Amino acid sequence: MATLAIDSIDLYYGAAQALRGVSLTAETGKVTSVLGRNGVGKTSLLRAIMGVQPVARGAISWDGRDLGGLAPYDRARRGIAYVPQGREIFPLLTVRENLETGFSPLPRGQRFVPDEIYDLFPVLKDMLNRRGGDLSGGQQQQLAIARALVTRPSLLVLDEPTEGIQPSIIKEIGRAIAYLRGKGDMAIVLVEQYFEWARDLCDSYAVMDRGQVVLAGDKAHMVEADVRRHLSV
Ligand SMILES: Nc1ncnc2c1ncn2[C@@H]1O[C@H](COP(=O)(O)OP(=O)(O)OP(=O)(O)O)[C@@H](O)[C@H]1O
Repeated sequence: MATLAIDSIDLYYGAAQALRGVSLTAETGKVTSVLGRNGVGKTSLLRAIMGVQPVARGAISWDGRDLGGLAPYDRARRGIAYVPQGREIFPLLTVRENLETGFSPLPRGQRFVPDEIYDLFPVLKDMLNRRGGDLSGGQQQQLAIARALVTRPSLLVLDEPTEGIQPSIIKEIGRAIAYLRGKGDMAIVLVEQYFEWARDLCDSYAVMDRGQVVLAGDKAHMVEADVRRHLSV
């Protein structure tokens, strides 16, 4: 079992501090939900995990190895995959080509799309030759998750996968996350604003407010009113 250990990180954009002493852990076989309003630093936390934004202080390790100084590409090779906010599908590439962009961190023998991915998101199999830009928002979200899964991650981080998605597809995505959790070989960090959905899927949670983690713990000890206080505007 591997652990993502984030220890007291600070992150700045120029002079503006977006993260203040943020600590978080996530473990294999578990979903860790990170909740919070717009602009409290959730995406910045994920950028720090992926190495797309440097941290000024603190440390991040995955599976006992410090990620400090590693480029995003090297983190992907260590099994960390990212489903960005807004999905970032390549609109002019086909669904198949979008999936194949996930091959780059893989050794040659693993450069194929596992059937399991089409079992999770059958719509993608029917649309392999369609352009990414022609898919609905929900289909693009499924494609973004599938593309991340193509890299065979051991740590999957998702940034607001329900944002702007219709309820039936939110359910499908929830089922996929629950399935991946149940397989027991992946740690999942789920950034969300949709409280009930993130609560139902998670084992542990953290709530962020103004760049800090203000509440965290196991789901069993989650007090809804306390969490909601930090989610309402
Ligand atoms: N590239 C950037 N340059 C300057 N400031 C930024 C940049 N990206 C984010 N910020 C600021 O950092 C703070 C945290 O933003 P962040 O995107 O991490 O929050 P968030 O909780 O993910 O919000 P959202 O749900 O809207 O994505 C905000 O005040 C935001 O304005």
